[in-house]
Amino acid sequence: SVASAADILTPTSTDRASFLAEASSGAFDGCTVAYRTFESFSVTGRVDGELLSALPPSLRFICHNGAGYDQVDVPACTARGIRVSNTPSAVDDATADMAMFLLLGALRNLAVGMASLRAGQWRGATPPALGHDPQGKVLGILGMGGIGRNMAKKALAFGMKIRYSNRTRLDPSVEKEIEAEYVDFKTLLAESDVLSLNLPLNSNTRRIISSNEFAAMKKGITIVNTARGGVMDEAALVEALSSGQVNSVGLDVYEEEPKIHPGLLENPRVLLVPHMGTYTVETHQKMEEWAISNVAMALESRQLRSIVPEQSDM
Ligand SMILES: O=C(O)C(=O)CO
Repeated sequence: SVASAADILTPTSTDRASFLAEASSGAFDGCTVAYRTFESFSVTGRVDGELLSALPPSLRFICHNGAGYDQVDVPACTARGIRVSNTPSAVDDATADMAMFLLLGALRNLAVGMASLRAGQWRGATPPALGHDPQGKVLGILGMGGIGRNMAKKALAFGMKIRYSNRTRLDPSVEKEIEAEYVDFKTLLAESDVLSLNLPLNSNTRRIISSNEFAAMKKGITIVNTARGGVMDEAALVEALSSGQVNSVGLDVYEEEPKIHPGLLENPRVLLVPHMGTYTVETHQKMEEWAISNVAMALESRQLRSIVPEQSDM
């Protein structure tokens, strides 16, 4: 086990300033591998050049527990010879399940019904508008990695027609298996009844959905985001919802978690979940085991099981 193979140091800091001071004091000297979680962002902030400079030069690996690693400045790590790993595939089922929940809930206007019931008003003074069925609707998947493919299979069982857009087209045999049709980004926006965001956040994808993209969508679209809040312009989304261009939305992620745009909070057509896409016993276990297997490989053989794609030639 990792515990018998290495000494484990646990930082005691509770904010970025004290973490930088703790690191600079030599508390982690000699450390070769760092294990981190999504939640540790609230202590250390972004793993960027400043943070890396405070960490000891012995550090060679950062093993992140999560699929999305936008909290880590990978180029800054590469420049210092630090390799980074994530936990792909472990999150696929739970995240795609959450996306389906948000898809169904947003289509059915469940947010407003559930809120009025809890307020003791059954369906409310003004009952929610009638919802829509997924059957026969076009689901556009933006970003066809493990989560997108997993979701495609689940959406097929709900009778949806799957289209997708991705940097690279899938192998025809995979396309056939999940009955997904490859289209360009513009077509995806124009022809989807439901759009699901399943792409990583990076400099190429930040606010990839903004005013121009909302305007290019089919009127009355439903949007689901289980990826990262930063891939969509929240202020522009609030406007697109009030104009009716976007009919409803289901969100698990936000631009500045845990802050939520007030225009989203007050809109009954917005179904909101506090980043719980992978929040299950089984998936947390899978993610931890995957992340720790990276730690173990780094210690034993100076390799990583799942190095991030940007560093695949490192
Ligand atoms: O794995 C991820 O990227 C998540 O957001 C879950 O914490």
